[in-house]
Amino acid sequence: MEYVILIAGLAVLLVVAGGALLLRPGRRKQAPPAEPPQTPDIRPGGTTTLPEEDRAAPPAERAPPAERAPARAPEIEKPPPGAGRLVRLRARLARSQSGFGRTLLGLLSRDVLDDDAWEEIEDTLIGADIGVTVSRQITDDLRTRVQVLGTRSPEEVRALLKEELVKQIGPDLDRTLRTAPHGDRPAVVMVVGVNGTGKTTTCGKLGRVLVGDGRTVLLGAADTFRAAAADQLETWGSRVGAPVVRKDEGADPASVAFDAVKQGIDGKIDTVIVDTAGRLHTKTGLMDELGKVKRVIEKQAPIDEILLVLDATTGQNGMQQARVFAEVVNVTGVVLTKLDGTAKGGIVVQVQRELGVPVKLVGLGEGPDDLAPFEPEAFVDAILGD
Ligand SMILES: Nc1nc2c(ncn2[C@@H]2O[C@H](COP(=O)(O)OP(=O)(O)OP(=O)(O)O)[C@@H](O)[C@H]2O)c(=O)[nH]1
Repeated sequence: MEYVILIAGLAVLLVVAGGALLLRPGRRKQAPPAEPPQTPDIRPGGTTTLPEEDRAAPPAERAPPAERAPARAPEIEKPPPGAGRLVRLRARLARSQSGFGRTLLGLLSRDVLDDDAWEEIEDTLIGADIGVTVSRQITDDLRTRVQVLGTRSPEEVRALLKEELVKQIGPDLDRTLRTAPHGDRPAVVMVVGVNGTGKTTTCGKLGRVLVGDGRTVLLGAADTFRAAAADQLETWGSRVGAPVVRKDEGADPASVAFDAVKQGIDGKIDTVIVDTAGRLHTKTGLMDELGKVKRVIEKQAPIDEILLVLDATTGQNGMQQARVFAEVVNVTGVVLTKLDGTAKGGIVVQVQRELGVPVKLVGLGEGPDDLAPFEPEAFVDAILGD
């Protein structure tokens, strides 16, 4: 009997153990780490690159296409308006020009202003490219006024110097940029100057100034010597939604100018800006080409502005080139570029005197909005510091 009970007990134990083994949950297969979602690599410029495996797999096995990102329309920028730009860019000017301003203020504040001091003042003005005659005139004027004044406080010295410099720059010169349309007809601005002075850049930046002021603009790439100049203009234009008229490299610049103005008229554009080539070795060649461009434009519309672009860093060399351009076309305004890269801001005075044309715009850097309408007071304030 005891055997029977023992065997029965063992049997029960085996059944329980076997059941437990059978009922034990199996080890779950570990799930693979979730694959990062594969989205198409959308490159700037709109081309879409599929992930490697999608490209290798036959079409039937491909994953259903992920929802395509909508093609990105080029973003049209809204540049700041022209007014007040020089004040905003004052730090740029102060950085490049304040050395000359500080030196003058320091010299004028000396307790004793002897002949040597006055000579130093004159030399500092000449060193800033103001020109010898004007530098002498400023020095003489200052000398007389300081004598009349007797003692001088720093404020008085600053006010005297500011007055003299502003007077020489010509606060009353008409610096208005004639870019407003005439009824249905656009204003036409022709931009001339030696290559490398910043001519194409100026066309692009000026387009931005005008768009910032609420105008519609069309750019004409009549510098057909260099295809890159037209590409450059296209880039500028596309950023602000301004159309560009261009032709193949080597095409007749006059025909580009003609088409640009025609499209400007047909499209009721406010301002057409025509870039021209400056890489001409002889005065006759320059005269022939610019003369032709001018004539074909004027068959359709009068030219409102002929802007001469000058690089402020080139000093006397630049002045010589400027004279040639001024003889060839009737320049109505000067754009002085790269003033951020020279301490010789006095060139403003010299250019105006020599050419008899006001500086209307100044370039103060390579940034898209670093072109500003020129304002004598703001300019002198930047030179003299606060
Ligand atoms: N620092 C500085 N650089 C400027 C300024 N204006 C233009 N530049 C630079 O000057 C260089 C020449 O400018 P471009 O506009 O190509 O000169 P360009 O006279 O049109 O020459 P082409 O296109 O060959 O006719 C570029 O690198 C510009 O960024 C400025 O005000 N300050």
